[in-house]
Amino acid sequence: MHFMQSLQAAWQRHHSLVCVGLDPEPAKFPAHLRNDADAVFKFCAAIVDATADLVCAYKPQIAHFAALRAEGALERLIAHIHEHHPTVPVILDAKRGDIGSTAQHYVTEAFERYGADAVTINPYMGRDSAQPFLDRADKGVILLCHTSNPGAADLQDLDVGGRPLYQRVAEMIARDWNTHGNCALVTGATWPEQLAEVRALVGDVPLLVPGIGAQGGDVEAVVRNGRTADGNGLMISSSRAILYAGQGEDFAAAARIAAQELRDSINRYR
Ligand SMILES: O=C(O)c1cc(=O)[nH]c(=O)n1[C@@H]1O[C@H](COP(=O)(O)O)[C@@H](O)[C@H]1O
Repeated sequence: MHFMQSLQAAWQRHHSLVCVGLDPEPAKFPAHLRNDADAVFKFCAAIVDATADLVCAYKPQIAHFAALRAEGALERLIAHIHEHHPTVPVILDAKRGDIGSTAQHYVTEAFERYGADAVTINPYMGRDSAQPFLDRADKGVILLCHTSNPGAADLQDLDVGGRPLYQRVAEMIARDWNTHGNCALVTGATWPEQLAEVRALVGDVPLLVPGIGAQGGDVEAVVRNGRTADGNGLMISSSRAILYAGQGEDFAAAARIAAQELRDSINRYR
């Protein structure tokens, strides 16, 4: 199934706009996993198995695996999600972007090697750098627009011809790059006004919204400013606040409670 269809089906089936970010940090794992050679896979798979009916997507962050030489665990984790929870799409958070010939290798990495359904990319090198991803009509291409970090304003808010750059980016992607209907945009939860501006510019294009939980974004503001007319349109992503909600052997059950609380609080404002 194409990413956009699979995302829409997961929104409906699970009545959820929650995306769980899979960002393994072994120092935060429960004690019983710390000396386990396969801890990264076991930790993430347990979180997935405990939350799969509560989410619209999973988003493993590639650097968290690569830094640990755990790319193999990432491959197995994505295969595990596809096999056991086939209704939940997987977004590989890689924030790729390079000249077209190199970008083609990043496409192969994300979709062939890892089997992801969607990938995050950085559009600020321009259209040719995004084109190999855009050409994959079956896959989601999730482009940075207004990121969640404090420094987002340094460049993304710069005035370009009377409007901030991120608005031009949003408009250009929604109007010109999204010919296959496979684009989504990243807009951080920590910038709710900018989120509203982006929503006003892009129609029903889905928005990936990180910055809830550990980064302090406000759920109500995100939902009110970012939802589409049908109450969907958002992948509201949280990693640390869900993954590390518990420190004991029951960490997966604690993650489930945190994911359920986030889903319910989002649904109050839809
Ligand atoms: O593309 C992303 O996922 C992303 C974009 C952005 O603007 N801000 C942002 O925090 N992220 C990612 O989202 C996750 C946020 O993690 P938590 O703050 O623990 O929920 C990290 O993996 C970040 O790399």
